[in-house]
Amino acid sequence: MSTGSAGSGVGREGAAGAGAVPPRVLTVAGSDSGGGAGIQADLKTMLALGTHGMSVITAVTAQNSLGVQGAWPLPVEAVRAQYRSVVDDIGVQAVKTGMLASAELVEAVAGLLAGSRAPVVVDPVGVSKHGDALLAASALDSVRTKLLPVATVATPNLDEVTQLTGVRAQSERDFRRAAEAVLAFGPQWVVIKGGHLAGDSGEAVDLLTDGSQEYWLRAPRHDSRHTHGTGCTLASAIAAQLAKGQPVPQAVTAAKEYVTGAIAAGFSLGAGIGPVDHGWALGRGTGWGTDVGAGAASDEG
Ligand SMILES: Nc1ncnc2c1ncn2[C@@H]1O[C@H](COP(=O)(O)OP(=O)(O)OP(=O)(O)O)[C@@H](O)[C@H]1O
Ligand SMILES: Cc1ncc(CO)c(N)n1
Repeated sequence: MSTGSAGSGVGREGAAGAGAVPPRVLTVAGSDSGGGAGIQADLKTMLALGTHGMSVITAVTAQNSLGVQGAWPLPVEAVRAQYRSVVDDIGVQAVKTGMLASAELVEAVAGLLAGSRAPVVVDPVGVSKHGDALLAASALDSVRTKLLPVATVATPNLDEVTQLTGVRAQSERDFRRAAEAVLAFGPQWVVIKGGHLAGDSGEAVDLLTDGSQEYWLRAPRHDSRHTHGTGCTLASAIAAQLAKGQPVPQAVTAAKEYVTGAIAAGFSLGAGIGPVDHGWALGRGTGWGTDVGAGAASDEG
């Protein structure tokens, strides 16, 4: 087994010049009305990383900094039609999946992606940061047997690893075992995300592996409350970098750098968990990370 670190390259390098066709990335995910996670986080990430983002919406959620107030999956037919519209005309160079809500939608999306030549990043979203279910328990088996096998890269967090495999990782020492358990379902690569690991190392550690190569991705852990959308942001950043032609280790390393910067610049909105700042790498610096205080969202009544 080889270990190492891949070179990075976050930012807009590789973006198309005037008149050229930009790298095109598709997110297949749920809408977050609060703008911090889901489709909205994905499209902002794709723009920030110099790609053209497109969307297949699988479900609409009513969501804000306090939690998910409601969720409405779309009919399978509407999901299939969005996918065909985008792929048959515009074309995609990478795909990311997020919230898929039901077994029916997981199976339909997996069926569409089975025929994809573009790399596929699967974020097997289970619950929101507040613990609200975004995937029916009855869909887990379809994720294991239909969706994970078509993934180029799967990006489960530690709770999703437990749900999918039964492995309960309690420290970095367990990450390799967790990765092997996920890889057994068929993705080419897996990123075990350590964001939820309580520890005093001061680091947020992820493991990227295909079962033979192994990359430990370490970044400073930011003591920020405003982490809404971290998982969506990492997965869509990986997809954006893959669409620009980077190999998986470089794509994931650059995506980790991008999400770390976005968390460092996260800001307060509403009375709960605020979003990460997707615009941090655009060069102008939003400066929203300086706490604007809870209640800012009440401006419009
Ligand atoms: N406080 C933090 N500081 C720095 N990096 C973090 C922090 N929290 C999470 N990360 C990193 O953010 C990325 C997403 O990991 P995380 O475990 O939060 O995903 P997630 O639980 O799927 O997110 P979400 O709740 O949005 O679904 C990983 O690279 C992780 O290491
Ligand atoms: C729509 C949506 N997708 C994913 C997440 C992940 O947290 C979320 N909160 N909302």
